[in-house]
Amino acid sequence: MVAPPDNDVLWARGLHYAYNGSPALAGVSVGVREGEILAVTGTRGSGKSTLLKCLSGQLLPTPGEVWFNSAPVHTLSRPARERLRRERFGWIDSEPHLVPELSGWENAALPLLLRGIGHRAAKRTAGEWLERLDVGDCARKRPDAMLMAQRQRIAIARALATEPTVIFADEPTAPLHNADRAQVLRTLTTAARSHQITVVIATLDDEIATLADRTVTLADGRRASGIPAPDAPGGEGRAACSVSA
Ligand SMILES: Nc1ncnc2c1ncn2[C@@H]1O[C@H](COP(=O)(O)OP(=O)(O)OP(=O)(O)O)[C@@H](O)[C@H]1O
Repeated sequence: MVAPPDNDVLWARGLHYAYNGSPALAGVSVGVREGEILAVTGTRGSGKSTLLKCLSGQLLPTPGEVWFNSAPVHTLSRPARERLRRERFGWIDSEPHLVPELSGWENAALPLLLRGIGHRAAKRTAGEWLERLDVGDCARKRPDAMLMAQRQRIAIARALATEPTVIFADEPTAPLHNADRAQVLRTLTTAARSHQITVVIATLDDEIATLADRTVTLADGRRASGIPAPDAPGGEGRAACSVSA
């Protein structure tokens, strides 16, 4: 097992994953640098979500390696991977999944409160993120009184509030109207950059090309372009995945 280069916060080699024998990833290798915004694109079913789930430790590649800050995620126990996700990673889904009984600020503050941060400090931090994401006026509203774009911004605030090392965003603009999509993407990437948060974002939005540092395209569970490297049989290898597009 060869440890990844120091300047990659996330590094994956030869990822394979199959659902009930049906392959979703077929040898994907990728490196993500600290503070980088990496877009993962590809047609529906190309493996974007599965790649994000493997990189974030939700799914275990079989076979394949995932390293986070030079620690092997693929050999961690399930509780250790859950702790890693809770403490170092953030996740933004294509649906906001807010708690309907809680207000905007309470939803955004939830991960802080779960970490034991005091009520007042959590409320202040959540409120600051809501302001940054232009949903300060939703702080006291319940999700059912918000527009979908506002709910999704609250979900983004919730992911950013803990200032995780890496945020994974799986088609975060999917539920939004065209007019809101680019703006939400811009808000997310600007906020992440201002706090040096690394972002891995799966999206079908063309707008991401202008906002991300680099784009990796998947097709049928593989990198759509790349130079095979000798150390990654079946994958694209380190050389290809670190070259900026
Ligand atoms: N839970 C699951 N059970 C069975 N097959 C699955 C499951 N999740 C994904 N797949 C299949 O794995 C392949 C890759 O799916 P994945 O969701 O990773 O791709 P995607 O590029 O994110 O697609 P989409 O844009 O539609 O979300 C597809 O063929 C999909 O049907």
